[in-house]
Amino acid sequence: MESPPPCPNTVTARRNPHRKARATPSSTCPPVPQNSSKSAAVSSFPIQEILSMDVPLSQKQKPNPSDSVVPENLKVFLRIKPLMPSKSSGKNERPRSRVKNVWPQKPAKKNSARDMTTAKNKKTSEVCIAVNDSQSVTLSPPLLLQESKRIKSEVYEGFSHVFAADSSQEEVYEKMVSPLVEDFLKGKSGMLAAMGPSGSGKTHTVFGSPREPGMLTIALERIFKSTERLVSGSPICRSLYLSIFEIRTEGGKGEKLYDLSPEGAELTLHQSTIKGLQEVKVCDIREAESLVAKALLKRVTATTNSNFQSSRSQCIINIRSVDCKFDGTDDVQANNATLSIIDLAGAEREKRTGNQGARLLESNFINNTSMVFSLCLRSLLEHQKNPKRPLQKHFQNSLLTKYLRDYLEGKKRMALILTVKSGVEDYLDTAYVLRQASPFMKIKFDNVEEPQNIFCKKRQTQAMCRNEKPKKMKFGGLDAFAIEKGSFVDHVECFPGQAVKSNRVGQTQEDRNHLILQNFAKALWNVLKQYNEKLKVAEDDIQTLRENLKIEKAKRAELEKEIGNLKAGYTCSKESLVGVILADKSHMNLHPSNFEASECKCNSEKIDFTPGQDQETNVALDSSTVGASECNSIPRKNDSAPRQDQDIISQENVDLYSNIRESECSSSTPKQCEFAVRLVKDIFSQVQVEEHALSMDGRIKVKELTSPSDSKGFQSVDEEQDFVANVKEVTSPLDSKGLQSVDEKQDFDANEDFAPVGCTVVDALACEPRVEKPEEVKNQSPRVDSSSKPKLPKRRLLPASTALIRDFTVLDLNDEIEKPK
Ligand SMILES: Nc1ncnc2c1ncn2[C@@H]1O[C@H](COP(=O)(O)OP(=O)(O)OP(=O)(O)O)[C@@H](O)[C@H]1O
Repeated sequence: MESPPPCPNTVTARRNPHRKARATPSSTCPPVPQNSSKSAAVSSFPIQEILSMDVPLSQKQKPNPSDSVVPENLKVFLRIKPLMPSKSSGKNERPRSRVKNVWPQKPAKKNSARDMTTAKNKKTSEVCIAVNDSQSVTLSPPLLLQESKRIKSEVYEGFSHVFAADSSQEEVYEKMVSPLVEDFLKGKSGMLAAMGPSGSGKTHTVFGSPREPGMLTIALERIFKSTERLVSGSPICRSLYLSIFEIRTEGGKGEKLYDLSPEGAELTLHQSTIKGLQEVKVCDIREAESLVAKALLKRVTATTNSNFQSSRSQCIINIRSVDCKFDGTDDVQANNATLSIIDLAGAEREKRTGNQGARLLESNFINNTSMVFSLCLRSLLEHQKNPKRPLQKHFQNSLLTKYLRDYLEGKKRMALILTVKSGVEDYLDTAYVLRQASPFMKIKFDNVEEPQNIFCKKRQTQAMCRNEKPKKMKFGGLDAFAIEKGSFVDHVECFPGQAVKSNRVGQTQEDRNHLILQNFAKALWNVLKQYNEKLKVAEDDIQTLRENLKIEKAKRAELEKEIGNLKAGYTCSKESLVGVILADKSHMNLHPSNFEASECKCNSEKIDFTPGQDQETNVALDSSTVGASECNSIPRKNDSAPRQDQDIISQENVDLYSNIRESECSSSTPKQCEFAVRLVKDIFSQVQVEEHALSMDGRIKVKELTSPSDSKGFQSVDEEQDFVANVKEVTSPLDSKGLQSVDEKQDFDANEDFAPVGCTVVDALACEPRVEKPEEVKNQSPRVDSSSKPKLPKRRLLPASTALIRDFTVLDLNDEIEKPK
């Protein structure tokens, strides 16, 4: 046989089990996110393989299909106590007439009290609760409350079963306790608690009477019957142990635990462990009944207004079974289960009971315990609804809840039976219980710890793994008691001649190995889950970054496209510019230096190339560009010599204009002349536009612009007028702007006066001859002749309005004429 692998020191197990059940890894394996095409290239972590790894289970822990963990709700039963006429219940209940009111009453009040008593007697037949079906009831308030406080009827549903007033003890047992007993016999622990107002029938339900045995008595009968059958036909030996104790208060000075067994004494509670509790081994039903009867005699009861024999303590009865199975070898397997039945003291309303003194203190204690019990269950319910909410430690506030901690935290299975009274006068008590306890039916027990084998507990396993020797263990409740009292040892001694090895009482080495692996797998599972979550977050980030990258790429492509378009436009305009110049150069016979200079100064930003334009437009564009580029230097000139007259036309353009006039207009055909004039018009109009844009007061001195035309050397005034007429006919700005009507032209003229931008060369050409006298033209002719010289004197325009310029033109010209002299 192979020696077991050394136990890893790093493996740890929770001392307390998780509150929520964790399904097996294979069943709860979260879907691994689908990797993208890129991430698929990366070798993925074999998470699926690890998670689907089958964790070996020990022989005893192999899941049985019938025992599969199914979330189970807390079973809440409702039992309605039958109506009992107050006077006829003389045996058990004190007559109502005996109720004493300690305070003196006014005569008027006495009368009203008498009336009330009469009314109450009438109401005895009225009920406040009606059974709808086996799972729901309707609670109806008395008419008085309905009218005064507008309280309406309420329906409470979802009970595991509602026992009507006429239901028998047997019926209650079959539906409520029998499943618990069956589970108990299979080795599952369980608890049944009866809660309700005082006098509602809790004690009657749990203990019953000689005529009507209660749940405890019937359960013991069934358990013993089952045990007898087992012993006769199978190698399983079952031993039953009974323990009864109560939690009470003495004069309201705190809670105390008392053992109700014949030799019982006061007990102490350490955490959830009761020390000193005697567990009596019972072999038959008689023995058990006798023990219970003796215990009930010891239980504290008192007479109150609500109940003739009211229980003043919380009574807990534990039945523990220990099953031992001899499997033919020397191996003995033990099975341990406990069935607890609790009869809580009934909550009391002070007004109703009229308790005083010690009774009142008892009432406070009873009500407090009842409230803490409910708070624990409510906290468990809220925690289960929202796991972020911590499970409140209300159990610390009473001994009963301390002892029942495992049940109240959902670690062990339990059931509740609510007992209520059906009379109209009990409406408030009944309503309080139903409102308080009916939500508890939503509590789930999905991680119930089954103490099938107390020696298979994790704590012990861990200790043995580390030290390889059994350690003294802490057991809660009856387990501890059993160990302390050595009852299990007694039980083992029931098999004389069987060599029971000490190490076999626990678990085998194989079991431990399996558990170690199981813990390791759990730890690994947790780590993998964390990594899986991180991976998801990282993948989301990557996806976001990818989308951002796509957007940036698209933006970049757009920008590149724009740059390409700009480059293409620039190149195209440049080529067309050169092409046009080359094409027209010979035709127009322009001076090449003009275009070279302007071409060199061409600024791509100022070129607005339109592919559909004809050559003529291109020429105009080119010329305008030339003009624009030339005009860029004007502001600087203004800065340097503000008083100096500024000429918006550079020397080159003047030359160009002169050349045109000389080479084309003077000797060519009228058509060529027109074209040249239009070209010049376009050039100068653009110059004006640019000048306006660059200078705040950049108004063109039209007179100056027209001067070259004046100096072109017309032979006569008639010739000049003809030329002007032709020019106007061909290049009239009104025509070029497409103005159709005379009104439009007038409007345009008016605008032209206020907008120097619109003032064109053609206006000047058209207007000036009307202003100038023939003598002045003659005087200017010598200057025009000088255009043939390499350099012409610069003429500059003052940055004044066109009207002013026009007025001053004559003077300027005279000055200019005088200057050479
Ligand atoms: N279903 C029932 N059928 C017949 N009698 C009942 C029923 N329930 C209760 N009784 C009777 O009502 C009386 C009060 O019942 P019981 O003592 O069980 O109330 P309780 O809830 O235990 O009160 P407390 O909390 O004060 O102990 C008893 O005499 C009991 O016999």
